[in-house]
Amino acid sequence: MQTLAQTLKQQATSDSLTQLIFTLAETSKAISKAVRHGALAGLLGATEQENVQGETQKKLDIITNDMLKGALKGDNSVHGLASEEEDDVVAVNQGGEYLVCFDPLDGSSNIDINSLVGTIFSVLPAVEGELTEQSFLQSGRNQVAAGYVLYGPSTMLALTTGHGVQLYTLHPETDEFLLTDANMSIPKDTAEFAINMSNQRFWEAPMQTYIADLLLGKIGPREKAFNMRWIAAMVGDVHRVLSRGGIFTYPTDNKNPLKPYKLRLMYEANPMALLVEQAGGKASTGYENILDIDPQEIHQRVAVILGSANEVDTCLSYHDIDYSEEPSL
Ligand SMILES: O=P(O)(O)OC[C@H]1O[C@](O)(COP(=O)(O)O)[C@@H](O)[C@@H]1O
Ligand SMILES: [Mg+2]
Ligand SMILES: [Mg+2]
Repeated sequence: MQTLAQTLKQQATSDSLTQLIFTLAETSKAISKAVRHGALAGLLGATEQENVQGETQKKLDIITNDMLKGALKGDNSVHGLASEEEDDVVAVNQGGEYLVCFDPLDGSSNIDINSLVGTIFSVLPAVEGELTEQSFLQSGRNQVAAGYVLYGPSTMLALTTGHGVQLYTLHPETDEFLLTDANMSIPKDTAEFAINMSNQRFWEAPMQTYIADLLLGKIGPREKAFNMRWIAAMVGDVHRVLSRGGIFTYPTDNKNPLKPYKLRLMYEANPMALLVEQAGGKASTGYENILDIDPQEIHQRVAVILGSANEVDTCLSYHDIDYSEEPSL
């Protein structure tokens, strides 16, 4: 089986990007070990701290953030970094070619129940001049690499550098990432959806109607039975979509009018959107392709609908309908 180094070489990845990917991959091995120690190392549970987004930080959120920040600071290919767990962007090396945005631990609420968590990352080109938040505010189309590491029954790295999506599995004995899927491909059609149904009453009309039609199964307008899955870690839900298809959405809701979206653009939606597009799927907010969004701030949140191309198109068609008039039954 091919190693990560062999695959990157075959794709003619530049030395500096290869170095950065190795920094991320090596750190994820250390995170994988830390996560596995769990309660044995007293790593579970919450801290007294909140991040800039008002979320209580878990101990592992902070530990994994510090691990990635420390490793990236030691990599001279990195110009700056931005993280879910950092209030502001962090300057790294003056001459670095890349900016890295990351969610050090996605699915934090799963930590204490020993369920799926992961790390998500996005790599952008550095821009001239002093590093500011503005340097990072580039559309997702600019990403030169994106990926995630899933800390599940096995540790897996899904990566794109613009040559499709490659999936690597960490060998537990040799501690090496080996290529186990050279070209992940999302089937165009699906009968599986992922959404947090408990928010149903807070969704907008297009999502209400779309999901209601899925739930009607064979007797509804879709004339097809759909199954539902929700891992509560985007990294796990997107991995399932990349592995066997499906549609995943965290749509707009009015539960808290000040926070209509949940997922973060720069280190959740954008990297996952690039992976999904590279695997033949689609990613949208309902009204705009995620990769075309012009970011306004580093911790910006967006609505996300992604997965099997035909199913995403069907979902988007519900967003073209005018719901202001009562539907005729
Ligand atoms: O708690 P909910 O509504 O099920 O939300 C789950 C979503 O929140 C997230 O856990 C947010 O990520 P973090 O754990 O990094 O804050 C997503 O991974 C996941 O899709
Ligand atoms: Mg997350
Ligand atoms: Mg997180």
